[in-house]
Amino acid sequence: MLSQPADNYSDKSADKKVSLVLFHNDLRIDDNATLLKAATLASANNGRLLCVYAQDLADTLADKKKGQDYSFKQMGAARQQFLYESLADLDKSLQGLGNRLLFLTAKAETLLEDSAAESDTFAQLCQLIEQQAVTDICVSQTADYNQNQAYTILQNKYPQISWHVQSINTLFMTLPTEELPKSFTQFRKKVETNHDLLKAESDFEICPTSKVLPPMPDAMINSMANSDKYFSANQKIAEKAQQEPDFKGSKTFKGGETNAFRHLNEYFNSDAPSTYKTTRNALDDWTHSTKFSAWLANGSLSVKVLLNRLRHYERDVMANESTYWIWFELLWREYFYWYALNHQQQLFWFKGIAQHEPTTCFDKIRLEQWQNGATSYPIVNACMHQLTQTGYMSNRGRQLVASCFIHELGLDWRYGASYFEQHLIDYDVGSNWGNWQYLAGVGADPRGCRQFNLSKQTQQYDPKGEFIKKWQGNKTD
Ligand SMILES: Cc1cc2nc3c(=O)[nH]c(=O)nc-3n(C[C@H](O)[C@H](O)[C@H](O)COP(=O)(O)OP(=O)(O)OC[C@H]3O[C@@H](n4cnc5c(N)ncnc54)[C@H](O)[C@@H]3O)c2cc1C
Repeated sequence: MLSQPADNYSDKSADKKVSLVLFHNDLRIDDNATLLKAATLASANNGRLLCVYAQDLADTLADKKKGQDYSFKQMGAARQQFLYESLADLDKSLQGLGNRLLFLTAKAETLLEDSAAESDTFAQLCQLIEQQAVTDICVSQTADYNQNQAYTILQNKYPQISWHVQSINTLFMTLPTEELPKSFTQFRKKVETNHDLLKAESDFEICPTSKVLPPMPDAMINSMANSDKYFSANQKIAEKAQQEPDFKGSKTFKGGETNAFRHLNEYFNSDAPSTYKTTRNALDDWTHSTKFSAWLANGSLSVKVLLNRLRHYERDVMANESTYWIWFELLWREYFYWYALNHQQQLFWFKGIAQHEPTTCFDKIRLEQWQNGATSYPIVNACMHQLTQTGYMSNRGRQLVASCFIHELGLDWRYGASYFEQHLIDYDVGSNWGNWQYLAGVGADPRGCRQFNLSKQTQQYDPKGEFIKKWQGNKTD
């Protein structure tokens, strides 16, 4: 439980600030300029700080639902578990700094069995803002169109509140080229030849970490002492975060900044970075690719911190084609971040950024076969079982199942992208929808459309059928 802060904070000062950090894909303390900004604003005049995570904030907004009947609503179990672990870890860290995380969710009843029906997340957030007389809201820049819509609605509803947006999930403060190049290769070349930041031998600049945070408003501290709904939810999240999922892999993902750092240390203290390029296409081995995606996606890990570790490895251990390739792949992530920001709702259009709609369509039976891993392609089925059970699939696997979805099954690519969104623990709006558009031939691929030969790919990546055997059924043992 949070102890009363030693500082002489008072809720009574007339001009005190109540700043609210609205966490989204920035679930960390380290290199978090958004949290620092909110803390600085609040501490300037003995103000108060609210740290809030509002799950599915944009889901209840009419704009999101409009035209998105391909969406799968409920978050998959593995993704939800990873999120709980991340939130529990963040709450623990905030507690160590003198604050707490308030968790708002429309699904409170699934966390708190005895709770009455809840209003939606957006309404809960509005209630909190009004009750606590919030003066400033701090958010991290996001490429998520729907989340940005929610921010705009909030801004319009509360014009008296000051908004502060920090860029913390990308390497660059603004688009690093004059305009977004049409292909990744053009983007990479421009960035690599023009950007001073990347030519430098030095590290990426990291934002200082807060050592202590201003406290929550008194009313919140009191309600926490009485274990009200916010903090009962925290308790439940902490309990759920303790549950060990039953995965077939010997090693798996565990959410939260603490685990992100643990993985960062393990990875760069191993030989794996120096062989990455030769192993990255494997279907199913923990060390064959970096496995940073999930922590990067929800912001438990800063991409700058990760790249600094890569640079240290290159300076102190070795630099080769493999270490360069980790950077290369992270540039794909950058590209799709700016792609999503640039194309906004076009990211979700059937015709994507192309001129014509694809000829594929919705078909319930074929969609369910794909989802359930019951197609006539064993490699695809195995990958789909892996996804629904663990929330992860290798990059090669994603390419194969997406190619099958579009070309062999002739399905509307948005259902596939939405199913990935539901299940992937590393779901990232730009990387997911951008890659699906790319494979469907309606995105940033100058070649138009990519189809993989599934039997050749099976021969190449699972010649002994071990991967297929491991993931052939729904059993978890
Ligand atoms: C259809 C499809 C959907 C995808 N959806 C997502 C998604 O929602 N979230 C996500 O993070 N990645 C997505 N990817 C990209 C890629 O598959 C994953 O980033 C990668 O498999 C994650 O494992 P890793 O961290 O071990 O990757 P590594 O191979 O170790 O790569 C290092 C990092 O580079 C980035 N990266 C690698 N490949 C790509 C790529 N093609 N596009 C963008 N970034 C990349 C990731 O941040 C990754 O962590 C998708 C790819 C496809 C084909």
